[in-house]
Amino acid sequence: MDSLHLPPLREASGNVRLPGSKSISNRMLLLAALAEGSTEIRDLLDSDDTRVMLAALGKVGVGVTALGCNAWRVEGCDGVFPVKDADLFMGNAGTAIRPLTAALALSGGHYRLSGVPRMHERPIGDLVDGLRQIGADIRYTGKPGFPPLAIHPAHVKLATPIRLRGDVSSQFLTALLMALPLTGAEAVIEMTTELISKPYIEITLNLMARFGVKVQREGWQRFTIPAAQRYRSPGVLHVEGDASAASYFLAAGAIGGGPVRVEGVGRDSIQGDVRFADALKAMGAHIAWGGQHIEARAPESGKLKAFDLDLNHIPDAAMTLAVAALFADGRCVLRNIASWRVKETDRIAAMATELRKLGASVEEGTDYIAVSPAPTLVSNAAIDTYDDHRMAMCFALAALGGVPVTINDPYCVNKTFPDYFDALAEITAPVIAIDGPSASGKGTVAERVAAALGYHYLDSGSLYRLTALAAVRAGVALDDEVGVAELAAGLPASFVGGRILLSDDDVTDAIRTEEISAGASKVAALPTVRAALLARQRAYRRFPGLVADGRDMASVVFPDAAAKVFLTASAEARAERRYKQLIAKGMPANMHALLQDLQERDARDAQRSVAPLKQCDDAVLVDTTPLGIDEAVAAVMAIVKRQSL
Ligand SMILES: O=C(O)C1=C[C@@H](OP(=O)(O)O)[C@@H](O)[C@H](O)C1
Ligand SMILES: C=C(OP(=O)(O)O)C(=O)O
Repeated sequence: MDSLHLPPLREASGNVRLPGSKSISNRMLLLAALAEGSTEIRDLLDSDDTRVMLAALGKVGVGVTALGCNAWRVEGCDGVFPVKDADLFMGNAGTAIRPLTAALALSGGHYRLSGVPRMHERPIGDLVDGLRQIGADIRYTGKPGFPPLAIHPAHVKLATPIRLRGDVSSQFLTALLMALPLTGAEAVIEMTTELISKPYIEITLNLMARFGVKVQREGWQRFTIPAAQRYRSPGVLHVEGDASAASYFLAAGAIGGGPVRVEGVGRDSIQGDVRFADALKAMGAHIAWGGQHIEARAPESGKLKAFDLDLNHIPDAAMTLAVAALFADGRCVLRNIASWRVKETDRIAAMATELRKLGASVEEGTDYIAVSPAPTLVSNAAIDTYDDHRMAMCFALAALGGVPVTINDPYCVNKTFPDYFDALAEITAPVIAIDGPSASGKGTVAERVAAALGYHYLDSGSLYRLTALAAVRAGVALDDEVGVAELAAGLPASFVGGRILLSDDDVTDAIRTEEISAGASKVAALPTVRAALLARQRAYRRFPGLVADGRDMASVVFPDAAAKVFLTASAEARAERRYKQLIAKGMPANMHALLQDLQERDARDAQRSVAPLKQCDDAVLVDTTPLGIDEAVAAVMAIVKRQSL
């Protein structure tokens, strides 16, 4: 079994760009497939749940083309799927199997739908009952009430309202609403029970309207789709960031200090899960809203407040609150969440079992869970994830309690967020920033400290060297700021087993020549080049931690680094080290010229307008003039230990 060992995390801050919303992505794909005309969908979620939808649409004859950067073109089939016989695998995607079942049942073909074993335990009976009322021919090929299903051509009639239960999943109503316009007749749906997860119906109605189909509704009781409406492509659409995924990062900000900003959803979102931010606010967190972003910070006291909330409107994000409850000042109650029992796993049972491993007392009911946190979290808990992406994602937050946590089977996050742990690391993984002038020995020290801690290592200077080399090779002048920045933004660089590659070319030695060293110092003075390399440097922040060396690691790139070191030595000592290195390599060297060159470079680095080399107030000075390399490493390790890393 794969496991991810998370280190104790001390704080969370930074920005996260969210992947596209799962609920919006799969709805847009189906609506675009059923529409007349071609639709370009931008920022589609790339994950297991959308891949099964894309594959299924392809199999029933819909043209789907990847345009790159998560943009897709869907050639609408104007309500008639071209392929009339297909086997479709739906994984564990509720947003794929339920709406497709309804659309295929009205499509006059032979289709067989199946999924992973858990999908065959997730109910679909209420939807099948609703579709059978209008004559659809759907048969259970496994257990009655559950997938797998076989669909056959049928004569569909809409004489009377469809009576539908809404208390198990709102996806059944979503499925009927999206499919019924295919009949061309007026269709009425009457709910026979309370409807759960209502905001997901708002998403459905909103997106149907964008494709030109209006639904009239009387409260949450009765929905009427007027006759003769057809889906028409709106042209280009954009998927907003996933609000359920936002919950993990917002909670991280509320627990781990913050501020953490999620980009891609905000005040203007059509997803109900943005209301998770209100629940965090009720816990005392500071929340700031923008049109396209939300930001969360911990309360001044550092302690979150206990809550007792009905969370029926945000069933997915509510799981994050159950883990946030570990950090509250008392017993927290999550109510009206019975649907948790029929999702990727029995989430009430799974949540109770795993929260107890962290020391919480948990009371579990048919439709609620109450969490009483322990004063301190249990260290080294091994969390089982039950093939449920949200179990893996929300339990990773427990490490913010300053304890190591193991997440078993972490790749279940692929269902909706394949890069989740990288995104979380970018705002939480510990960073040791080592800055200093040229030839201070910071590279060697940083590499050895990284090896001793088992951390990743970023030699940020090499990115500037690579940029200079790429510019020289491409014939771009080193003072052509825009040209060099463009190269920096798309640098085809990779670091493989101690070697540095530019495309497929090993340039480990080529970037160390005096010409490229001087060139690197020149391009590093260009603000646009520095900006172009910023995100790339931050992406090196990974679990279990990062040692980064350079000139502005502590001041600009990782201002929230857990430990900051300014490593220096006198210019004479550094010139002498460089001299010995060159001689040892059998290269010509002149002590006087080397000293002069270093002094010039120091002056350029210290005087440049952007990110000049300077010791930050919160950095510890290590002067290596009298030290050998082992002593310098020991000095830095002592600083790191003081931060309990
Ligand atoms: O329609 C949707 O996009 C969804 C509806 C919700 O399910 P239920 O209606 O079953 O609660 C939610 O849990 C699911 O992740 C996505
Ligand atoms: C319940 C979920 O998924 P599905 O769309 O498969 O229902 C979920 O993502 O939490």
